[in-house]
Amino acid sequence: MNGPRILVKVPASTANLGPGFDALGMALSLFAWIEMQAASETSITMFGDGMEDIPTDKTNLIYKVAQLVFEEAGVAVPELSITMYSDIPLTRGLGSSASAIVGALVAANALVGSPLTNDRLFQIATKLEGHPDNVGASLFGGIVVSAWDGERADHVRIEPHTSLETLVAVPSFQLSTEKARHALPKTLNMSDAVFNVGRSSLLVAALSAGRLDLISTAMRDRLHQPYRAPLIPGMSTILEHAAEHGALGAALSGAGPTIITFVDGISDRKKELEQFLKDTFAAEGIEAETIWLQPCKQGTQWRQISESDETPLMDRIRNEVRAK
Ligand SMILES: Nc1ncnc2c1ncn2[C@@H]1O[C@H](COP(=O)(O)OP(=O)(O)O)[C@@H](O)[C@H]1O
Ligand SMILES: N[C@@H](CCOP(=O)(O)O)C(=O)O
Repeated sequence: MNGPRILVKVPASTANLGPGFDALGMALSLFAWIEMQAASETSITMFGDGMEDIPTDKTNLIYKVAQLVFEEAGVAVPELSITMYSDIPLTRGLGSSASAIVGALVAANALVGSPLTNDRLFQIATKLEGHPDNVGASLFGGIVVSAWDGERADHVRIEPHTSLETLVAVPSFQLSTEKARHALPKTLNMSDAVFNVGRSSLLVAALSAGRLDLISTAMRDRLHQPYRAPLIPGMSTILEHAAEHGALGAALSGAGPTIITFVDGISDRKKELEQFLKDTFAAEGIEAETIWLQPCKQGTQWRQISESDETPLMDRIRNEVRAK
């Protein structure tokens, strides 16, 4: 084969955290892996739940994003061998598209000797995704606060509090971010804008200062969740009552339909909260998988696979999971 083989591990992300629409994101301990190498002929293999519908020709997102990096770096790598395995559910509000974009950028950049800085990768990723929250979290890890003016994205990373855990409820239906963005109004009234500025600022300060007691009130939102609620039966009930079942706070994860609850790791009410989420969706006739996830402190990581290592990607992932 041709030159180095790169293996990238990208975390999932939850965006908005309630009030921080298009501004706040947190990386989660759920991952996608991408292997990339120059080849004599392009071959793309995608595996993982739902990945069979993703195109495996040169229209593939990973392939196209990689070519953007090569173009900017001034090198030609027209044929690629790409393999991707993902545990991140597709189109559920856990940043699968951001993980694909960020993973492709980091893999392609590493393949040609890392000519682009992480900041440059962040700028490209933000433009491709259309908002900086998911890509920032996947790239840098931890909690990422960002602002994008359509030209430049700036960010600050916050270390997640050591006892912060999350429980996500992932409904069995998909909801595309595009559809969920179409549900939003074009204008807002001043009092709702003021409400969100206050909550989002308070949330950032509370997360920075480790004030977990403020999270419940700080996670409230009037900017996007009320408009998206009709698309996700059960969501309003969960957001209103999760704190009564032991959650520190609750929000729609990204554009949904996944709901994320923040939980104190030492809470003895974890089972109760999990049951509440499942029961609330079940009452609406929706099956939902609950998953406990940690905030992921590491962003996207890559390493070069030795030329002689013939281990298939899936076995390599199993080994990584075992080594954790
Ligand atoms: N590995 C991938 N390769 C190509 N496209 C992908 C990949 N992962 C996700 N996507 C695209 O992103 C879409 C989901 O993005 P989106 O609606 O923003 O939801 P989310 O990012 O929350 O999962 C998928 O329907 C698919 O088109
Ligand atoms: N800020 C975006 C976040 C979309 O996240 P995703 O994980 O659903 O792609 C939005 O709320 O539209």
